Amino acid sequence: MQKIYLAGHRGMVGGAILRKLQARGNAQIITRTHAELDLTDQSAVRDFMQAEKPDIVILAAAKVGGIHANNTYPADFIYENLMIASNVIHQAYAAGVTRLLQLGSSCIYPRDAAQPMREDALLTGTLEPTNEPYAVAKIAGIKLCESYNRQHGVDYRSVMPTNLYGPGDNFHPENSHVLPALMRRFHEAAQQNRDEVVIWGSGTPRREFLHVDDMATASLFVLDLPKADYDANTDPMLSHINVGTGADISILELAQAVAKVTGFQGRITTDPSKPDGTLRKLMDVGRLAKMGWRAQINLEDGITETYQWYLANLENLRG
Ligand SMILES: NC(=O)C1=CN([C@@H]2O[C@H](COP(=O)(O)OP(=O)(O)OC[C@H]3O[C@@H](n4cnc5c(N)ncnc54)[C@H](OP(=O)(O)O)[C@@H]3O)[C@@H](O)[C@H]2O)C=CC1
Ligand SMILES: C[C@H]1O[C@H](OP(=O)(O)OP(=O)(O)OC[C@H]2O[C@@H](n3cnc4c(=O)[nH]c(N)nc43)[C@H](O)[C@@H]2O)[C@@H](O)[C@@H](O)C1=O
Repeated sequence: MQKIYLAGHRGMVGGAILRKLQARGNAQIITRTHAELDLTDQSAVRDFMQAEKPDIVILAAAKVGGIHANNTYPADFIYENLMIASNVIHQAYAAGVTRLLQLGSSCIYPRDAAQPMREDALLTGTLEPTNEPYAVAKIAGIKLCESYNRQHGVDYRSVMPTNLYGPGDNFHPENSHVLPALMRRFHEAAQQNRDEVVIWGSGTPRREFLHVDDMATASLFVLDLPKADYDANTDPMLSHINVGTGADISILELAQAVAKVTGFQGRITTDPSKPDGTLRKLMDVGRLAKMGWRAQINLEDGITETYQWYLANLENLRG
């Protein structure tokens, strides 16, 4: 039985991957909480990898947050994510791990990249300033994997998710991503019979939203691909794969969809003093589609299901 170390198993994506791995039941899954193993601690990660010697590593742990958190804590976002990627990828290699999958983000692409963004848009232009530190760390993660593949002949793969949402998300009012933030705000406004909800920025930026269960399925699909198939569809110096739905909506349209699901019937207004961030971030998902994977969960169903989860977990939400 293969031994898989899943880093970040208590996060939104790691939790979804864990559920899928457990349902498959064909691997021994190793996990550690943040308190048990701080992945920014080089010697702790080395000792852990040497003691466990997993066959496969899935790196879904990271310092994660929305536009406000990225803009407010840039040092945390670049430092912690660089350290996590360097420690996990290097110590996995040192412990003899031959296959690894790590998660990046669509923010690796230049702010003005042609839409939809293809994998080869990487490093062709200036990054979006609100998340540049995080993006630099995520780009470093891709380049670490490619460099270890080229120099050491290992098989380390990278998937680049678009904006994700779903059960287990962080619903913090300021530090979360837009979808959980609005779900909480509209829910509370509906409960309190308020007549107005304010959304940040102009409402015109467009985003692509992928349900976390689709992301977990895509992650395992890419991890399981035979090496020849992965190599045939990628390039040694451009090895990452976009994961998304291929469709986007404006933030105002998202707000209207969330308002409907939560039962909020008042006005939606915008707060232009808050940043819009990238104006559009739509993934070209052709590379993964060619390999045989497509998203299954449509946004309306995904928001409805996530809201049911939110209501059922109100007492124990993160954030
Ligand atoms: N959510 C999204 O919209 C997107 C996410 N991604 C990427 O997907 C991956 C997973 O994100 P997501 O599940 O949303 O994030 P979460 O914040 O839900 O989960 C991240 C997990 O990593 C753990 N973690 C953070 N720092 C450390 C550390 N130093 N040592 C050990 N564990 C740590 C966290 O533990 P704790 O909470 O205890 O700190 C948490 O369990 C990340 O790589 C992220 O960049 C990419 C694009 C979009
Ligand atoms: C996944 C991705 O996530 C981040 O980038 P982002 O896509 O800009 O993230 P976001 O979800 O926070 O915002 C999307 C849009 O929505 C608007 N918006 C409206 N009202 C709220 C609101 O209440 N909260 C938030 N957070 N945004 C709001 C907001 O102004 C922006 O225009 C980075 O961490 C980046 O590094 C990354 O990887």
